[in-house]
Amino acid sequence: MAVYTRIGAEDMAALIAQFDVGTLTSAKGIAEGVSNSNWLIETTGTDGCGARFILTVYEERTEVEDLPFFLGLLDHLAAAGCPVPRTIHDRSGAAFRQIEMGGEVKSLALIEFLPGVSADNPTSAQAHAVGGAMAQIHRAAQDFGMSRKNGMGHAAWRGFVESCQGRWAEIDPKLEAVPGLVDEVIADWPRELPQSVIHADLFPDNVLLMGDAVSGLIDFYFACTEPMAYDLAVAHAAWSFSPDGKRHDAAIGRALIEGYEAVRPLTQIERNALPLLAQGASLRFLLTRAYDWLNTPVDALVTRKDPCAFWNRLAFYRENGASVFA
Ligand SMILES: Nc1ncnc2c1ncn2[C@@H]1O[C@H](COP(=O)(O)OP(=O)(O)O)[C@@H](O)[C@H]1O
Ligand SMILES: N[C@@H](CCOP(=O)(O)O)C(=O)O
Repeated sequence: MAVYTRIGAEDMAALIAQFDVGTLTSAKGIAEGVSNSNWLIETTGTDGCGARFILTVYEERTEVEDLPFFLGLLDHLAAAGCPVPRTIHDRSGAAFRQIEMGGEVKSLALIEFLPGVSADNPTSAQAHAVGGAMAQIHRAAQDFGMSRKNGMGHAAWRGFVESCQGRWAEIDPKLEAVPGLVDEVIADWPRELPQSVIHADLFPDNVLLMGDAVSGLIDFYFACTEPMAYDLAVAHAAWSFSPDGKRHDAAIGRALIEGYEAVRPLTQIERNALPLLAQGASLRFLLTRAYDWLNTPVDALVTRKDPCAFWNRLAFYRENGASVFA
C-alpha cells in the first residue's frame, strides 16, 4: 500500500481548488505502487460532468529538482501522441506545488487520469504492444530538450552494495555473490549505445492496457538519459518471467522485442549488448529490493518485494542470455 502522507478532507479540497478542474467530490488513496503517495481524485469537472485525476505526493526517492524534467517529459511525450498522462498545471501555470504537511514541505502534482488496467498475466499480444509503445517514447524523447543522469545507475548500484555489506545472508546466503557480479557487469558494460530518455522501470504495473492496446504508460519517476536498449532489457526482465523469476516465457520476450522493432529496429550492436544489459537490469532491481528489504521498518504500510526474484532472472540471463537474444 502506498499512501505515506495523510491529507485531511478540508486541506484536500483547498488543494484541488488551486487547479482549474472543478470542485473536489472524492479523494481515494491508491494501494498500488511503492515509491510515492497517490490518490484518485474526482471533481465536478469544469463542465459539471465529472472528471478524474491522479494526485501524487512525492516521497523520499523523488527529488524535487527532478520534477521539471519528469513533468516536462510527460507533457512533451503526450504532445507527441504517446500514451502518457499530461500534467495538470495549477492556476498560476505551475506543473507542481509545494505544501507543508506535518512540519515537512512536500511536492505534489495533479496528473491526467488514464483508463485501463495493468496485466497480472500479460499475453504476447500485450507485450508486443508495450514494446511498440516503448519505442514510440524513445523516438519522441529524442527532441525533448532536457536530460537526466540515471539515479539508479552504476554509482547507485555500488552504494547499495556498500549498504548491504555483511547483511546479504539476512535475505539469502546466495546473494553474497552479488558484489562480485556487480563488478563484472560494470566492467563489461557497453559504452557506445544510442541513447534517449528512457522510462527505466516499465514493469507491468506501470502500463495500463485496454484489451491488447496500451492506454497508458505511467510512473516516469526513474526516467533518465540512458541507452535505449537498456530500457528494453529492463522490460524483458520485468515482462517475460513469472513474478518469482523462476519461469521464463520466451514467447512474451520475443513479442516485446518484435513490437519494439516494429517501431524502432535495434542496431546489431544493441542486439549484441542485450544479454549483458539484461544482467544489469536484473542487478538494478535486485539491489533496490535488497536495500528496501533490509531497511523497510516492519510496521511500514508497504509490502517489500523479493530480491531473489531478480537473482533468478540474473542467473537465467547469465546462462541463457546469448541464445534468448540471438
Ligand atoms: N495517470 C494515471 N491514470 C490512471 N491511474 C494511474 C495513473 N497514475 C497512477 N495511477 C494508478 O496509481 C497506481 C500507483 O501509481 P505509480 O505512479 O505507479 O506509483 P509509484 O510511483 O508509487 O509506483 C498505479 O498502479 C495506477 O493504478
Ligand atoms: N519496479 C520496481 C519497483 C519500483 O517501484 P514503483 O512502484 O515506483 O514502480 C520493482 O519491481 O522492484
